[in-house]
Amino acid sequence: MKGISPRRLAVIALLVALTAMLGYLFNRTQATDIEAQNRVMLTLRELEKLDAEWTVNILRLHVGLNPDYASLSAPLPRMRELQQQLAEALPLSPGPETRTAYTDMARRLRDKATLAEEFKMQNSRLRSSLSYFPPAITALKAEVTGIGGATAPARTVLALDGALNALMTDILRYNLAPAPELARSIEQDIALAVSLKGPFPQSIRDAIDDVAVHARLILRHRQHENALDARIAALGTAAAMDRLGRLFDRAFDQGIIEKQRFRTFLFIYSGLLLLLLIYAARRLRRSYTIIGVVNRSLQAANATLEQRVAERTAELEAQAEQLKQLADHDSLTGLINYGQFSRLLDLALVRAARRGNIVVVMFIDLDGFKAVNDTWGHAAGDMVLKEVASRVKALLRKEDVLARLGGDEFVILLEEVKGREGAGRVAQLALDAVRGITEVDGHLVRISASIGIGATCGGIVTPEAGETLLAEADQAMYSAKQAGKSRFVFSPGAQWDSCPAPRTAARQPGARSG
Ligand SMILES: Nc1nc2c(ncn2[C@@H]2O[C@H](COP(=O)(O)OP(=O)(O)OP(=O)(O)O)[C@@H](O)[C@H]2O)c(=O)[nH]1
Repeated sequence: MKGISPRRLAVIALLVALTAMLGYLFNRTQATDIEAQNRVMLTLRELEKLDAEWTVNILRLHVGLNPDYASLSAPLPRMRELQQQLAEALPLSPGPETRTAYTDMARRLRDKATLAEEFKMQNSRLRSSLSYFPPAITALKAEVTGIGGATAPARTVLALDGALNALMTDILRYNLAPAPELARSIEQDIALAVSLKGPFPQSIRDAIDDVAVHARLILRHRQHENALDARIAALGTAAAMDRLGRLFDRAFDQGIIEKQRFRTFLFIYSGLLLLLLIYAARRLRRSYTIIGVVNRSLQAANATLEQRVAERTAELEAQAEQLKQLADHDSLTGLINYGQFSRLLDLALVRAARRGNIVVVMFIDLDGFKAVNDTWGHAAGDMVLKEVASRVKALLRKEDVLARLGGDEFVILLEEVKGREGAGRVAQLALDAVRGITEVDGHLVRISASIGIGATCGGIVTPEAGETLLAEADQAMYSAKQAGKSRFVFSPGAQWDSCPAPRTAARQPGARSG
């Protein structure tokens, strides 16, 4: 089957097999139909009873009682009906034995019916002769000893009378208990009677012949009937029924024993299934536990990962900030560097162009700094640079910008300064701050600064406007140097009033002091 793994297929097959097994065992333990079994036994009992009555009727006829031949075949329809019911119940007893016993019983009953018919014919002939015989002998005797015997010698009359008496006695005895010696005696009695009939009239002679015929019929029919009776008895129908009953009984008992056995199997199998279920449940529970542990580990790992990502992100952000700091700032003084200053200057110029305010740039170059380096070493020079940065920064407003361009060069950016005087005041304060540095690291130093001041009021901003303004301030600083240092000089191109016409091009630096 496509899409189903072999493992799942095996599990499905196992479940089907287990269910089928359960169904099979359950089916084998289903309760026996006790009523059906009882019906079989009752049918058999009734059949046995009818058979016994049948036999009794035959025996009654045999001993000369109740010459009712109809009663002989009366139970046969019911017996056939009962046999049919037994045949239908045969599946209740599995195996061939019961069926064979049933067939044997049915055959014996059929044979018995045939023999019973023969018996009936035989018995009716015998009865006819037996009912004829006693009155015929009595009548013959009366005739012989009466008028009929008047012409015969008295000795012959007496002999014939005795022979007839003997014949009568022997016949009756033979009828009760046929024996070969009695048969011989009867033949002798007949022969004697026939031999003595000569002197008697024809009627007596005929009567003697009739009596002889009937005596012989009784002899033959009694013998025949007894043989039939013996054959009927030898059929043993009752024993056959009894055997069939025992086989049914045994089959029913075996069925109960088998069901008990399968109940035990079912019990054991249910126990095994329960164990299997417990095993599966434990495995499921273990799987859930493992899944829970893995889940928790994953959550922990995830949390750790998230924490590490957050830490790493923070590190990267710090590094980026550091890089930005390094890129934008001077590592010695912490002031912004030239690049960042240029960007801020450009922005300030854009703002100034829009608002019409003044942007001032003061280029600061220290005086006598080389001497500090040369006298007290580079470290002392560094300390001076840091001190300058710190002191100048301290005197500026928060929105003012101080940058270190490199070496001993600094630059101040001011926006919205109150004219030339305002710018001059700031420059003077810066000069004083630098001059105020007289000692670093225990060494006496003497430094000052030269400041060049450029200013513009915005207008049209060109890409070079910032550089131009810085160059003007630089040029002014140069002028301050030339003028004797430790002072500030205004750039000649500095604009202090409200903006005139927009500036369209950078001016060449001039060398005028202000
Ligand atoms: N300690 C230190 N010295 C520096 C640094 N950068 C540049 N310098 C030195 O600063 C000095 C600057 O030279 P100058 O400007 O000619 O020195 P000065 O004595 O101020 O001369 P004037 O400007 O003419 O007054 C040089 O000797 C450089 O080697 C720095 O970061 N630290």
